[in-house]
Amino acid sequence: MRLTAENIDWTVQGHRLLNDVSLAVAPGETFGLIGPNGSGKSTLLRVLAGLRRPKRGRVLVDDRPMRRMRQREIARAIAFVEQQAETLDRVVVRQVVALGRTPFLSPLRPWSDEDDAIVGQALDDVDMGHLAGRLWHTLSGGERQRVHIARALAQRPRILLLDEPTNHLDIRHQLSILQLVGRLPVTVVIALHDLNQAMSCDRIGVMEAGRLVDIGPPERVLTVERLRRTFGVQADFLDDPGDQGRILRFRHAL
Ligand SMILES: Nc1ncnc2c1ncn2[C@@H]1O[C@H](COP(=O)(O)OP(=O)(O)OP(=O)(O)O)[C@@H](O)[C@H]1O
Repeated sequence: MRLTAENIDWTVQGHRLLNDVSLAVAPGETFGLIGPNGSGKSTLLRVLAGLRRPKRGRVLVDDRPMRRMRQREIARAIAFVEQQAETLDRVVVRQVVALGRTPFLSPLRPWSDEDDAIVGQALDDVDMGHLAGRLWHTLSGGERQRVHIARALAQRPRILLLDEPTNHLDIRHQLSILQLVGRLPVTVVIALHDLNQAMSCDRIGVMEAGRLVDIGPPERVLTVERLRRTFGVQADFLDDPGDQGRILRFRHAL
């Protein structure tokens, strides 16, 4: 599915958090959102997820304006993993992941073996199958994050929105989640602070004070000058002799 934002403005208490933001993410594309703290990445993701209605501008899912879609319809198409997602205390992991199936259930379409299989697969995808029976509140931060990702995967979305999905994860789970997301045949918008990880996105967008100031392939957008100007750091690119890839080496804050 294509996800399009057209001239989005979002203002709260006189602060303009999003300022004329436009982007179009192609079906199957992995689009990285980068930018310093407070630049508007989470706010934009919330608008794209349909949780915030923009004051000006519109979001389109394929060619349909989101404001004409019902919540359930949006939830069948789009899954969102928020940064500080909370959930009820007295539930076990499997129940949290099963919530991902809610948009597909109805009196005419009750819970089925297929839902069980989808939930089991989502748990395995994030390496949480062995903790399926554990109470939510006993989990570590990284385990909770993996459960939220599993809940989103169980939704079998066509569009997946991820707000810093790897920030609590150990390095093995960071890499496996990013590889998994990269392999999924869905449209992905992912906010990332790790700029080396952002380099493996198809395209990236740079947020700065509520504006999307550049969009393009990582190798064109992520320049030494951009890192100075937007992130306030001095950095260099090194060449990896193993695969000719480029690695960012951060020297110091400016
Ligand atoms: N309800 C609100 N009222 C006032 N300001 C807000 C509100 N919500 C967010 N902000 C401000 O909007 C700005 C953008 O926040 P947002 O969470 O979108 O940034 P971000 O790029 O995701 O940041 P981070 O990298 O720290 O997660 C921040 O300066 C934040 O303090």
